Amino acid sequence: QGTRVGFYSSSCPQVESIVKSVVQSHFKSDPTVAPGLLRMHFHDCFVQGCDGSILIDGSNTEKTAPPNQLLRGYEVIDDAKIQLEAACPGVVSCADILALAARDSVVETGGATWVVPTGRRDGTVSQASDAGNLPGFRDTVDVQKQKFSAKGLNTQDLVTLVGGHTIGTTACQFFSYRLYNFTSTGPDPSIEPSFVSQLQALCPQNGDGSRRIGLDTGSANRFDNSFFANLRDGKGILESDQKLWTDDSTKTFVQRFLGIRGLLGLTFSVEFGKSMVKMSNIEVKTGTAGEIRKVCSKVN
Ligand code: HEM
Ligand SMILES: [Ca+2]
Ligand SMILES: [Ca+2]
Repeated sequence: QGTRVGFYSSSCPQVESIVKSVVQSHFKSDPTVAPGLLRMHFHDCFVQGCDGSILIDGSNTEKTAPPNQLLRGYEVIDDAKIQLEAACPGVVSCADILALAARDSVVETGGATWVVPTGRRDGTVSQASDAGNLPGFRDTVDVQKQKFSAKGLNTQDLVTLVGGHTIGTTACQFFSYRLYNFTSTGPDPSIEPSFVSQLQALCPQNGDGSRRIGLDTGSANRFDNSFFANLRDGKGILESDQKLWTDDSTKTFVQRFLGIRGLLGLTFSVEFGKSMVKMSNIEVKTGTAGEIRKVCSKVN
């Protein structure tokens, strides 16, 4: 794979503490950076591998593509990079900063920690047209599985990583179609009926599509198991999330996270770290490939 734990132990021993303190200070003034950074790392890894390609500014770069337009937390990465350039100039890649910041964001919101192997190098290519292989919120489970397996991630990784939706929010525009005229007789039948009216109040028909609501109702700020209980209860917000409960191949993992009797239990917080390490190693550039950017928003 090429990355390893402790890659910077002699070249920049302070790297982890610097990234952590930068994430913490931004999180204090703006807690939305935590889900923002977790999602950003996912969107980085799925396009050109975990190489910081998502961070590049410019017309027609990845960040301009529709699935990436609402990403947030870029300022945290820039800030960490400035501090790291002062401490260990030219050493730490932006791709590694993002991988570490994603882990630190989970910890800030109450998740369990994991060890992040480092040594990623930064890519030099960032094109909006490459963002097409990111999963979409209307994707079937089969398509979700295909997109993950194309990146070496299995069905358990899919369910586990989508569990990242235990924190953060979504704009009404990505799910309000489920609440009105989804079928000829009304809302998406997979939504718990009493929950439909709650959601309709939050996202009125023809209302402001940019309004945001939690992806994990009742627990959008906590990295916990609640997201899976919401799927069981017909309270998934995104169509793609709720489908994980409709399809047998993914439902069994949701049930295992919930500790359903008769099934071998899985601990979400532990599995999340394991699947993140796999995701964080997608198509990494190491050794002499790519570069170490001086500024994360542009190639050298
Ligand atoms: C089938 C796969 C997935 C789909 C279709 C999907 C789709 C979405 C959508 C539509 C949003 C709302 C964006 C917005 O309104 O700003 C969102 C948010 C989010 N996603 Fe995913 N996602 C998927 C997988 C993942 C994975 C694997 C992770 C991380 C490991 C993740 C982490 C997040 C987070 C943390 C947010 C909240 C962002 C914020 O509050 O700014 N998602 N996702
Ligand atoms: Ca990338
Ligand atoms: Ca939660």
